[in-house]
Amino acid sequence: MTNLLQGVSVFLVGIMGTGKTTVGQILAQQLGYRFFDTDVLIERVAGQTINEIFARQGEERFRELETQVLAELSAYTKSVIATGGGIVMRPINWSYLHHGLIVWLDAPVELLQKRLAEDTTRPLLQAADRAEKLSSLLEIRRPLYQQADLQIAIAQNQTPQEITAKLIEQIPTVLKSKATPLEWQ
Ligand SMILES: Nc1ncnc2c1ncn2[C@@H]1O[C@H](COP(=O)(O)OP(=O)(O)O)[C@@H](O)[C@H]1O
Ligand SMILES: O=C(O)C1=C[C@@H](OP(=O)(O)O)[C@@H](O)[C@H](O)C1
Ligand SMILES: [Mg+2]
Repeated sequence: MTNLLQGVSVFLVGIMGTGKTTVGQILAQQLGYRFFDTDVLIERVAGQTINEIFARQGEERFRELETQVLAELSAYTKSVIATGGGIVMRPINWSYLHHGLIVWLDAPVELLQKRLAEDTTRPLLQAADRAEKLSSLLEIRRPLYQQADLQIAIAQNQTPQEITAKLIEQIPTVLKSKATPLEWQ
């Protein structure tokens, strides 16, 4: 399995609740890759939770930290990186994401809403109408997620293991252009 990607890292993108953090850990295990989550690293760098960063320093500061963490991770090979849903918003971040294979986990809003109904850790979702907030974020971000190398559509009741298996199955279809640079090393 390790040879499948020839060391190329995988960046998981997609809106909050699609399962980037959950699927990313399983994928890393199956590929024999390291696993990183940009949100976890941001919290470590800042010494604060995501909620605290948003409340005390604002979203813009969070986005700066996100870019900083992503820049450092982009230098690594053999890694699965679960990103935060908003990482696609800054054009500079794409220059880092393109160091690896970019996979969009795409799930319907109804599913996200169910999963995140009780969530308190995502500051952008602490709105009165979560479904409305998720829909409007998705509307803005969908054209950006569509720029990923691979789209994985997620259906109701699919387990993280099933989603990971589907992702691994799809990798060879998009691998060639991404894997070529490493073959030169
Ligand atoms: N395939 C799945 N089936 C059921 N629940 C899931 C699945 N994937 C993720 N979850 C749950 O949905 C919530 C959001 O998942 P998470 O991995 O944190 O998403 P993201 O990192 O994309 O925001 C978590 O509570 C997680 O346990
Ligand atoms: O969509 C967003 O802008 C955000 C998504 C979150 O990560 P997940 O996508 O892992 O929930 C986290 O980075 C932060 O709350 C902002
Ligand atoms: Mg996450």
